[in-house]
Amino acid sequence: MDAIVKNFPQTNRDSDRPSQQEAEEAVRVLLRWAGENPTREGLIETPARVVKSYRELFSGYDMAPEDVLGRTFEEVAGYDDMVLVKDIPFFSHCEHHMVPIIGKAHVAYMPDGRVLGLSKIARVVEIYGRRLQTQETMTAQIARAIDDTLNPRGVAVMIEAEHMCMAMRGVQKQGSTTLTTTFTGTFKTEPADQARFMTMVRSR
Ligand SMILES: Nc1nc2c(ncn2[C@@H]2O[C@H](COP(=O)(O)OP(=O)(O)OP(=O)(O)O)[C@@H](O)[C@H]2O)c(=O)[nH]1
Ligand SMILES: [Zn+2]
Repeated sequence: MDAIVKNFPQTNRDSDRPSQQEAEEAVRVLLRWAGENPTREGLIETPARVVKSYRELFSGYDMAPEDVLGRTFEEVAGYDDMVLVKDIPFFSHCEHHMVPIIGKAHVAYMPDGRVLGLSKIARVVEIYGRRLQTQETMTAQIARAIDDTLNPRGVAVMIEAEHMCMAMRGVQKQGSTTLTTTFTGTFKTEPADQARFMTMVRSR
């Protein structure tokens, strides 16, 4: 339970959730506010579609990392070197403007007797990506979730992403990339491990 609370600092899982109807009404208000007529034919079903779409885009609030990271496997042959899953694509939304963040995550860990199903690493990226985020928070949350559940010798997470709030609006700088990293354990204390992670992420 503690781990769940720690990993859900910004969520409001079940309490005070507005109904589907209330959410659809909010979309109608925004449509009217933007200058549209929500009763015209093309827009009649739009509020329901938007809410359905948001349900999917923000489905990360309904998932806990423990649900996917709970199952680990004993590494019987003694493999204890880096496991890196790189170029995991994700879409998130920034918490300031609610517009997309489009990027890739690179996630590595040093096993300490147990390994994770590889897909579970990508699922953790999904869980945190499908929420309102800052890139820094998302990077740290992925690292912490793996650290807390697997107890490996170290975790390294790098995210590279483009923020649509910087491209489509505001400062309007298309194509700039933001890089964030979180290192724990051996990736933090051993410069050689950190350097190897960087080299492996960069190698094509
Ligand atoms: N640190 C961080 N900042 C982000 C992230 N996503 C968006 N931002 C920034 O959040 C900031 C919000 O700044 P504000 O001045 O409050 O909002 P704003 O007037 O819309 O700012 P502009 O985008 O500069 O027009 C902007 O500088 C965004 O670029 C993120 O993941 N991490
Ligand atoms: Zn933003």
